Amino acid sequence: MSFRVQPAPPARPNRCQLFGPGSRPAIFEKMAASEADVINLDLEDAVAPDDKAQARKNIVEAVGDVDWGDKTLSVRINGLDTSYWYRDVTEVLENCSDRIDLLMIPKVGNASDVYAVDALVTAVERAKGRTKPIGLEVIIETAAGIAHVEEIAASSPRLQAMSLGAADFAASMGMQTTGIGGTQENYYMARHGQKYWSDPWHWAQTAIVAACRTHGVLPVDGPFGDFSDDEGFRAQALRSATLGMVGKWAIHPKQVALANEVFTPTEEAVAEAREILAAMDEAQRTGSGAAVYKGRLVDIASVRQAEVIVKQAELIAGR
Ligand SMILES: CC(C)(COP(=O)(O)OP(=O)(O)OC[C@H]1O[C@@H](n2cnc3c(N)ncnc32)[C@H](O)[C@@H]1OP(=O)(O)O)[C@@H](O)C(=O)NCCC(=O)NCCSC(=O)C[C@H](O)C(=O)O
Ligand SMILES: [Mg+2]
Repeated sequence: MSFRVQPAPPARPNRCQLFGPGSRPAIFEKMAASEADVINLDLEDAVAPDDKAQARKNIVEAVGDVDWGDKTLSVRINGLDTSYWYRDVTEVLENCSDRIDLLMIPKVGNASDVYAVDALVTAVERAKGRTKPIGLEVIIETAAGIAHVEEIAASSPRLQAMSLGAADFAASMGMQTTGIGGTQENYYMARHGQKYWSDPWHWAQTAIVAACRTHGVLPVDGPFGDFSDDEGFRAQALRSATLGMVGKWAIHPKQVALANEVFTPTEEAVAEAREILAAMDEAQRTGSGAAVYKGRLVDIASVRQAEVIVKQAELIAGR
């Protein structure tokens, strides 16, 4: 193991990030009343070009006026390849209250993209005397983004979370699909006349998880477009949770409960994790480095695994 200790990610729940367009203020109160841990008010792709200016105003007003409770409040700016992004940063941060927590940068391609936004945020904070530091989150949704995922994860002390954006990712990679996440009809292995579907998002997710875990950033699964397919959402979210992601986006309110359920460890899982910790406590007390729990080996690595689950449960309970 490296002598560098793996840094802990921000200690806040991030099971579900609920998105809504900044141009649709009628839903802001509903978003605030939801059970999502994170709210993402969008200035990017869910907002038409002619509505961008008004959406910024709506967001500035709502950040201060709506009661967001204890949620993490994030605003997605436009990409650095547009003419909108700098005004998204300056107009929002010069005018909105301290209730805002994060800015989300889409289509990040390398560490310099984050550096540019960090520099502008820092300048506005100083100019306006903002004392609460703004955090950043990024979306990996281009070929360049996934190719440079580790330098992006290491890019700024402001960086708190990194999501996979399946729609733009698929487009940038030239993938033959219009589906946003989930099972893809043509991605299967064939054997003895049977089809066995595989997961085309898996490799990008694992790259994101490894980069995030190396640098103390929260890895998050992005959107699942077919909001009438609860089973598909759940399966995708379960795979993401199993791989180490901490949460998933909701692009419709009905997906919030699904994400919260999957990314909250079950009572049985927490009870089992605590039993493993107790079994290993007892083993170590008697001078042994391993024990048998329900017929299987547990050792010091099992303690680290069990602690992941217990910590997740405690974080959510303390919310
Ligand atoms: C997808 C939607 C456009 C659907 O909206 P609507 O037609 O109003 O849905 P419903 O009639 O089923 O709504 C039922 C009730 O829920 C409220 N509602 C709708 N959406 C939200 C929301 N996001 N948060 C809270 N509440 C919401 C409705 O007002 C109804 O309320 P009531 O009448 O009182 O019962 C819409 O859901 C929507 O705009 N979703 C977000 C879209 C978005 O932000 N997209 C951007 C993120 S995904 C992306 O960008 C891709 C990514 O970058 C990538 O590349 O992968
Ligand atoms: Mg996108």
